[in-house]
Amino acid sequence: MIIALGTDHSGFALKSELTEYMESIGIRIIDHGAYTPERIDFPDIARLVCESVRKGEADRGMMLCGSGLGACIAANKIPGIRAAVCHDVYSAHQGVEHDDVNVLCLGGKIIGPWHAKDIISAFVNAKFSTDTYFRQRLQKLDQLELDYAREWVRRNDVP
Ligand SMILES: O=C[C@H](O)[C@H](O)[C@H](O)COP(=O)(O)O
Repeated sequence: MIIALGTDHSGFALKSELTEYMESIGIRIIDHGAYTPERIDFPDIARLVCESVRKGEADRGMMLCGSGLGACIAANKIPGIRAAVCHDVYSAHQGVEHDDVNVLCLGGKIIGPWHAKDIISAFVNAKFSTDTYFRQRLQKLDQLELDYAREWVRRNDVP
């Protein structure tokens, strides 16, 4: 599996601790930074990570920030992205199985590397359900995205 990986300064230390593990379990990483612990805004990194997923360069994405929340909010602004903060193993696999989560978000100030490794393993090994119910529900998520994008275009008078 190819994972587009990114972090802001607050997730930088955790990212550095996770990359070797991820590669050891067969994950190929596309590293979108940050590459140093200098302050950097998570929306800028979320854009790079999520573009990688949208273009199909990466199978899924992984974003880190202090809490995981800012990264998750930013990622979910991008069409086609279903990001989730998962600080437990159950959410990490259930999110993929039921909701086709494609970007895992973790908080570098919340969890340590050992727990994060278990969560990553659950995330990458999970597959979206073949159950029609979940697929139909996903279509409703896509419809929400489309409806509100159309409304935005109307409201902002975009030709
Ligand atoms: O949701 C926001 C993220 O957790 C950021 O990583 C956080 O706000 C950064 O805070 P600080 O600059 O104090 O580490």
